[in-house]
Amino acid sequence: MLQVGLMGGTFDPIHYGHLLAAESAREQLGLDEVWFVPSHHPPLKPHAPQASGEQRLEMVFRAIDFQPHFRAMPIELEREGTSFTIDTVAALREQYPEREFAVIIGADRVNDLAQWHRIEELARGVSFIALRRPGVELDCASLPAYLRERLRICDMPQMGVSSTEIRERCAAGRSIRFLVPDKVRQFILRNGLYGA
Ligand SMILES: Nc1ncnc2c1ncn2[C@@H]1O[C@H](COP(=O)(O)OP(=O)(O)OP(=O)(O)O)[C@@H](O)[C@H]1O
Ligand SMILES: O=C(O)c1ccc[n+]([C@@H]2O[C@H](COP(=O)([O-])O)[C@@H](O)[C@H]2O)c1
Repeated sequence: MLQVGLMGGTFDPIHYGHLLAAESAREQLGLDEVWFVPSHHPPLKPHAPQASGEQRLEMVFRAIDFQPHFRAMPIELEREGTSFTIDTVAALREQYPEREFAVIIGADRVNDLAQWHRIEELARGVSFIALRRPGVELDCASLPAYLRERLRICDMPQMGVSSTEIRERCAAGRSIRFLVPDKVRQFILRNGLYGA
């Protein structure tokens, strides 16, 4: 079975924290590939994405560029509605029966994992790979046992960058160089995203 990590996110915009998380998981857990899955409507975010789905997908394409192990998967943008991971995994397992999926998440998402839609069912079909994030406590002890058993923690050089910070920097006319790949930065500037 080929091992695939699913790196879901709002990617508004994608940044080096996402890319380093994906690469760290791929390398340490021996994944064959990581698929980047931009959400249409992220279930637990308090606000809708600022950039359109099309723009966020284009930034993902530009960020992963020609990396041989990375792939963009617009399945949630095509499905529309709320982007529940259980629906994505069900569709992907049907479409790719010869692959085994692991869901890659940062510490903030680990802490609300028990609240995800149909989480017990989701946990029967996938494992989870967790990455620490500066400023966010990774609280695995308070997860139910069935989730703790399915979750592996992976190390990564800690990066405090967030999409919120990138958007705020754009709005303030500040530099986002070296926080996002240059092709993403150029796309943001050319399209005046986030007030840039
Ligand atoms: N710097 C980072 N280090 C580790 N994981 C990260 C980092 N940034 C994001 N992630 C993880 O990547 C996934 C997608 O994140 P998302 O697209 O919401 O980015 P974000 O930076 O958290 O966005 P926002 O600031 O808009 O909330 C989540 O699982 C999140 O925890
Ligand atoms: O399925 C759920 O209930 C669920 C709840 C919260 C987050 N997710 C997924 O987790 C990924 C990261 O979410 P976010 O909000 O940090 O961009 C993204 O793929 C979301 O669809 C999924």
